[in-house]
Amino acid sequence: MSLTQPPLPETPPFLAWFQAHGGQIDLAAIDIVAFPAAEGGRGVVARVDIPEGQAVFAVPRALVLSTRTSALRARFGVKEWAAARLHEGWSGLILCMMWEEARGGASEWAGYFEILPTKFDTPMFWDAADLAELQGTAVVDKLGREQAEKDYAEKVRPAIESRPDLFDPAEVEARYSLAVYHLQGSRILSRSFTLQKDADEDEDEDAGAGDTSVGSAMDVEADAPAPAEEAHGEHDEDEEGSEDSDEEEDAVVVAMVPLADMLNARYQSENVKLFYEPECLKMIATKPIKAGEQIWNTYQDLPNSELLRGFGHVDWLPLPGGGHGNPGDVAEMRADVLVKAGAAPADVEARIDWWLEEGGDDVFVLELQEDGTAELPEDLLAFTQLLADDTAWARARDKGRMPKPVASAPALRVLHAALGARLGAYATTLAEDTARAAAGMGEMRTNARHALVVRMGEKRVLEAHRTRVGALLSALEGGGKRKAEAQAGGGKRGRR
Ligand SMILES: C[S@@+](CC[C@H](N)C(=O)[O-])C[C@H]1O[C@@H](n2cnc3c(N)ncnc32)[C@H](O)[C@@H]1O
Repeated sequence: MSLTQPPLPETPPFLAWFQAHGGQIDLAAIDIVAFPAAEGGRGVVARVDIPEGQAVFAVPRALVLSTRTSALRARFGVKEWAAARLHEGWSGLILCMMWEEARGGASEWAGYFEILPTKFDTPMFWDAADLAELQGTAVVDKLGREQAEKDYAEKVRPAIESRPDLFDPAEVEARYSLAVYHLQGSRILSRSFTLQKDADEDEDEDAGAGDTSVGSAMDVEADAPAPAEEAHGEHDEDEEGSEDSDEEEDAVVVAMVPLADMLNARYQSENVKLFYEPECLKMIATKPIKAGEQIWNTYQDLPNSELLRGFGHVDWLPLPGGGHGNPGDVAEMRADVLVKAGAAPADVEARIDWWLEEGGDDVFVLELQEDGTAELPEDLLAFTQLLADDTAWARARDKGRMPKPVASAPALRVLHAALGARLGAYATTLAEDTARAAAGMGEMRTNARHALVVRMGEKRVLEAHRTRVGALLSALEGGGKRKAEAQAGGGKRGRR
């Protein structure tokens, strides 16, 4: 990256706004520039060597945009806000963002809205043909479009129409439409942080429900040097109306943090973190950064399926076992695929109900070791034993304990068939996708390229697991029962 890179046209007005509102930034040390698309596009660069521990900028709390800092909730009425269920999920923050943006220059955040994206490459906005390229992937069932539309129709639109004094009826189509709701939701999904609420904040006004969305990708922790994490990632913008108001979720608020959200991320590249201080949020170097290097945040090293769903990009990096992709890729195996893969026992429903009651999950996450090989997750092995081995099921039920994660021959046969079924759910094979990628991805349309990369990552994980299961089965069938069971290894419970 050249140190003499010209500033982007939007940078000076944004930085002027940021500094005029108390934001601190050393412009001799960092700048906002355009990196190549594969490195995140617009991002933040170090202009000088930055030592570990140095703050690169600070964002005053008043500049953070949330349902707590926007005046809308108080103007709407705190009780009325809760009665309209705007305190649940992200719909309240989306409404605040629509309202603040509609206020134009009168909004505290006018300078911030100028730099927010107006277009997204996330599958939420793909047409049916592009979505078909994602067939078989974990992205398809997680778009959350229907739930977001339900929230808009049932909560947000009625709230807007109930207060013409706040939401100008002449502006509803331009400023408060479903399309604008999706746009603001996508901004939150790809740029928000999860912050802890101030200790002195009044919880009563929400009738105890609090802001319940957690898991936008970057969370912030209290008291430097504890890091703040990003908030995107895990949840759909709708948050299913989150009725869960347990203490942990009540303690956090999802918020937009100007400038902090201009940092890109790449698998295990982070060199700064956001730290929580009483008056401000500070972005602090967690390792020495050389002049000219990009300043990277973390989006939690998500797999490509989640990066694409939440952010609209994928990581394409050299892999330990050769080839390219995202070392953090995973593949999901649903319980119903395992059930269909074997000769399901007559009491299969009882077994599954028992598993769920015991706290087991109905989706298993497969991931690879650092060297690119597969270990079978313990929870997957235990569940498959429950299905495939009557003795293991009887013992588990009688003792009230999950079955041991044993790689028995019946369980391995079910797993092998299930992995085959999972691989068969894609429209193409890994070999075909690999050949397509090798032919050159530069000419491909962005969505098709992203879908190809997501499919390849999942299939790589599935194939490595199928190879592992096949090897264990061969060892068992060759008489090496003990050896195979010992070799199965049992990876830890997978991530979700
Ligand atoms: C939190 S913002 C980061 C700043 C953003 N580039 C901007 O122009 O404001 C997240 C967005 O940046 C882009 N991005 C971040 N990291 C990326 C990467 N490694 N490759 C490609 N795009 C990336 C994606 O568009 C993502 O939705």
